[in-house]
Amino acid sequence: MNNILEVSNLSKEYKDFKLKNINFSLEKGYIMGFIGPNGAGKSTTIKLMMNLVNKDAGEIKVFGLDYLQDEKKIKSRIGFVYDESHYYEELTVEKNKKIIAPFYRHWDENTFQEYLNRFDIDPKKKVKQLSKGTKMKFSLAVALSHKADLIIMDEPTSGLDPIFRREILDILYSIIQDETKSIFFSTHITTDLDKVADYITFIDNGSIVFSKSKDEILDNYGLVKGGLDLLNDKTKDFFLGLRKNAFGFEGLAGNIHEVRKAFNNNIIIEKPTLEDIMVYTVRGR
Ligand SMILES: Nc1ncnc2c1ncn2[C@@H]1O[C@H](COP(=O)(O)OP(=O)(O)OP(=O)(O)O)[C@@H](O)[C@H]1O
Repeated sequence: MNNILEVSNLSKEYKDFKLKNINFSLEKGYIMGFIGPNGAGKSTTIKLMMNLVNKDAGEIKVFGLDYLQDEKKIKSRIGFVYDESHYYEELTVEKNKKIIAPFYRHWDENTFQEYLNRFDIDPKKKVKQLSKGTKMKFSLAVALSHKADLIIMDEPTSGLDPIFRREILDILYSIIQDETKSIFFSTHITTDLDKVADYITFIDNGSIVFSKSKDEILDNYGLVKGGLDLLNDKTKDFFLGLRKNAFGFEGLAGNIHEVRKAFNNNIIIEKPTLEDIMVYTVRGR
């Protein structure tokens, strides 16, 4: 078994929100993107995965270990990067590092210095002087310098300009090339995932819509266009979301092979983007 992360039947209830029966797993050497609209439950799931909040039910296994017995072991092998800077803003990068490094048993100073160089981070600058993108790179440099096998990130690209975003995505892609590390990250920017993700987990309203390989999703989902006369109670069931106008309909289908058979050649099927899939599914609900 090569699963680095296994989440099974995970549930958590807040006063006005319920995370319901979450299931997904991630293999070693891959990138999983975690998408969903605002308030879908992404950060809550990530906090549960980091054992920062208590679950109500279910199981989370990281590296095959359970937080109950092995919290320290697990956390020493995770590089956690989240949106807000959690460093001492008034101190330099170097001073921050001196404070942080002793917390990690496997801190590798050479690797850290290499990443500072590679990411073009000046160790003498105060954290507050770094741009948002450079702060993100500093977080990544820290995460990558204690031999973490799993990098978990909550919206690492939010608020970054396209150049920085692309740079961060290129870095993520290069990290998994030796097939020993895995990356799990949440994002609103679905085009980020078109570029780097191997697997996509889509959460909506506290439930998983799907957790699949990107190729499988793009092979099975389709944006279907056709005339209104083709729509009836039976054919409507093919669609997860449907939009009609004066000329016809456009709908998202999760099994285009069946749709193709049912409509013969009277429709046009286009490849949807992940954004299409997310928008149609959420609106369909
Ligand atoms: N500590 C808490 N107490 C009560 N409700 C909470 C708590 N934390 C989160 N919630 C609620 O849980 C829901 C899911 O929030 P969460 O932050 O997980 O969503 P998200 O998918 O990360 O959203 P976004 O994309 O906007 O960051 C929200 O309705 C939020 O108000």
